[in-house]
Amino acid sequence: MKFATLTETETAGQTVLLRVDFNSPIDPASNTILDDKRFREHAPTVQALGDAKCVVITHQSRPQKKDFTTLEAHAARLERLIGRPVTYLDDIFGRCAREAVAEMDIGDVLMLENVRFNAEENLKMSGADALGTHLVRNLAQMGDIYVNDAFGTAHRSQPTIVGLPLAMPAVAGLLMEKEIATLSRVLSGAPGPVTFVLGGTKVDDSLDVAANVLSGGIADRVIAVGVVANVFYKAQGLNIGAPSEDLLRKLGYLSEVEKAGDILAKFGDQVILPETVAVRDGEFRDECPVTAIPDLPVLDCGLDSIGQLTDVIRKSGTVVLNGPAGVFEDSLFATGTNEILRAASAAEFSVVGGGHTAAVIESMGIDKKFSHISTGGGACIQFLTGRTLPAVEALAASKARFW
Ligand SMILES: Nc1ncnc2c1ncn2[C@@H]1O[C@H](COP(=O)(O)OP(=O)(O)O)[C@@H](O)[C@H]1O
Ligand SMILES: O=C(OP(=O)(O)O)[C@H](O)COP(=O)(O)O
Repeated sequence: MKFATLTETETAGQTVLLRVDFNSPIDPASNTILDDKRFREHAPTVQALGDAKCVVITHQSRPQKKDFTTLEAHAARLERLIGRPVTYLDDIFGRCAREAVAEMDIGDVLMLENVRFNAEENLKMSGADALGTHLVRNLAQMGDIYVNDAFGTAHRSQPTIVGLPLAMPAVAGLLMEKEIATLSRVLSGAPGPVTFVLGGTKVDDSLDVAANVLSGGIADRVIAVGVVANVFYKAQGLNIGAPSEDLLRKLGYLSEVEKAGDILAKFGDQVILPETVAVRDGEFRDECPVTAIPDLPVLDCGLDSIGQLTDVIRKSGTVVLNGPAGVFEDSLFATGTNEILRAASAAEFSVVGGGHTAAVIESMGIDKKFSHISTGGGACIQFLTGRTLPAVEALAASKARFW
């Protein structure tokens, strides 16, 4: 590996800044964490720092989203999982945070406030620019060594990911190291045909990945479902109905329609879209062809299409899947997500990413059937396009600079 790892690094007695990705599905009404997979996956890294002072940095969601919230519940969940006290602090690098870190003892675990409460963390920038941010300059003063374990955020060029490793000696945590080692094996010999299934709501990431894996010959075909499919329908000139159109506008994805059109123009016969969808009509699920979507929200693939898509998936040697096929939280619209996941789990090689997706798999009890369930969604699929992730690049630069 081109970067240094925690496994080979002595941290005893040091103050360690540990960046994790505890971004998890949350019930915004009660602030309850609905799935703690990422906590369970990061716990060994926190435990490995038992002889250090461990300052945990994480984000939860993004500004404007309903689940963009404070981290009290996250600290409590980590405390329960590791069986050691975890102190939550409603500050990131202000005086309160700096004093609390200065007073830590060996073995203490302190969780700082949601790092995306600081506006700088929400900006995309190079490592060099990130070095100059208040966030990086102040955080770097608070620790001796930086451990990046946040594989789920490894595809973001944001200050704590790309700037901190240039400001202080940085190593990859145990989860980061495991994810990269496992996913590297996928790239070096996946059985064909290779099908990517892209769903959920992160349309921009998914279109990038679709364009990349098709142009690079990594995927033989891409199935688009969820909100991603709606953008392709619009690119085909179809009417997706006012509610789904409004959702695209609200998420800022209307501008992605042109990109979807380009993908269809170049790789149209390799992009597979559901031909029917399910919409909500009051309390009911209605089915309709994509050529006649009424002004009702599109919330799942249609039942006929689910059969067609799962046939394609069953004939694939490798399935890489990210994002649910519909609003699975409502059982009326969970069929597409559940059936597609069931079909994917039967593939010879199956890799899945995405917090929501992983949570559905666990709730279905089919997690053991997948070859690998990554803690990253966008990070996992971007890694599988063969591009170097910004976090990995920054860790490599840190090794060259400090070790
Ligand atoms: N057609 C749709 N309309 C609205 N929301 C959808 C649709 N399909 C899927 N979703 C929503 O996508 C969300 C998950 O998306 P995302 O965060 O991208 O997935 P992951 O965490 O697995 O990467 C779920 O909350 C689900 O309700
Ligand atoms: O959950 C995450 O991404 P994912 O849903 O693609 O796995 C990461 O925490 C990154 O979050 P972001 O997509 O808001 O930058």
